[in-house]
Amino acid sequence: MIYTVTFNPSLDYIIRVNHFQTGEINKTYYENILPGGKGINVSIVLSNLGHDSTALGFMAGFTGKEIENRMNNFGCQTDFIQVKNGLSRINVKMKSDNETEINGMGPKITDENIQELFEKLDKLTKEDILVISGSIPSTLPDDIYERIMQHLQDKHIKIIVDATKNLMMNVLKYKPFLIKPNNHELGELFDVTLNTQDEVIPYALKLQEMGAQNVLISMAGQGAVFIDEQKTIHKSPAPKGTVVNSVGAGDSMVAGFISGYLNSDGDYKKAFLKGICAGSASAFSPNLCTKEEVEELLRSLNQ
Ligand SMILES: Nc1ncnc2c1ncn2[C@@H]1O[C@H](COP(=O)(O)OP(=O)(O)OP(=O)(O)O)[C@@H](O)[C@H]1O
Ligand SMILES: O=P(O)(O)OC[C@@]1(O)O[C@H](CO)[C@@H](O)[C@@H]1O
Repeated sequence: MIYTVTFNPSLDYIIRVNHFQTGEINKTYYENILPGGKGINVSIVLSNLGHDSTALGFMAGFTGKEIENRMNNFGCQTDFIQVKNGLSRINVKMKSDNETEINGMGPKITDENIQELFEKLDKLTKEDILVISGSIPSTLPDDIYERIMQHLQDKHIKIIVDATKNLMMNVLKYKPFLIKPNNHELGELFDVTLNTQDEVIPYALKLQEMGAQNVLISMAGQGAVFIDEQKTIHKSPAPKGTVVNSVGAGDSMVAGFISGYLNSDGDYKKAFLKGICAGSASAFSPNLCTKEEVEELLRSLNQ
């Protein structure tokens, strides 16, 4: 089974506004509400691609209920922990002349809630894949990813981490199966600006030296670079298309990678290409990608 963990799920309120102006009343001309949060997006895309997964994480209040309802309507299995205080967040994603995001805070997660999560994670075995991704509410200590990895380290579970800064750096010593920062996040870790695929490679190799088994660096419209456990470097441009909504492109890439890996019995090239196509298919769609959209892009990349 594949499990995803989202510490701070959201309802993503996706809106478009003509020439947004601060300090004025602005009206939307397009609105969409989607369940969001990085692990949740991974679970939805996995389901679209034909893989079962269980989404774990913390939910609170009416927004939490709605996230769970919407996920179940997408055919996703959920096993969330109900948190008493606060609300699951609403994240505003506004497309106007620029793209602006306002992400909410999220509820207060207690030590007992964390204990419940560990009890659920204790049931995982070496046959399972675990995806831990996204930010954590400010009430949680920033060693929580590390604690999970440490707790599970002898179980040989394939763990995928998609997070930024310390959350990611501190787990490298536990040898995650895959990490997926984007080129900007990778640059931030080493205090450099990384614009091209060739500039990204030495820094991706550093993360591998620090412990990550496989390193996938997404570069939005510029495609991605992937260094597999044999140190083979894979590079690919992104498929061409019109970007409609890039929220969740990175999460779709993680789901596409897992799907390609499982369907090919561990062929990293196939996993990488399916990851890229899933990311781009989501960027080219108002919702997260469907299987048909991903397959169409895979055919275009192979031509
Ligand atoms: N503008 C685009 N054109 C084509 N493909 C795109 C575009 N944006 C994203 N993608 C595809 O999605 C993948 C992941 O995108 P990106 O690098 O933006 O991830 P991310 O920063 O983690 O995204 P997010 O946080 O929004 O989920 C890219 O490697 C690419 O394959
Ligand atoms: O606060 P985080 O976890 O960094 O980001 C949360 C978020 O922006 O990421 C997803 C897209 O990747 C959205 O569904 C969600 O709103």
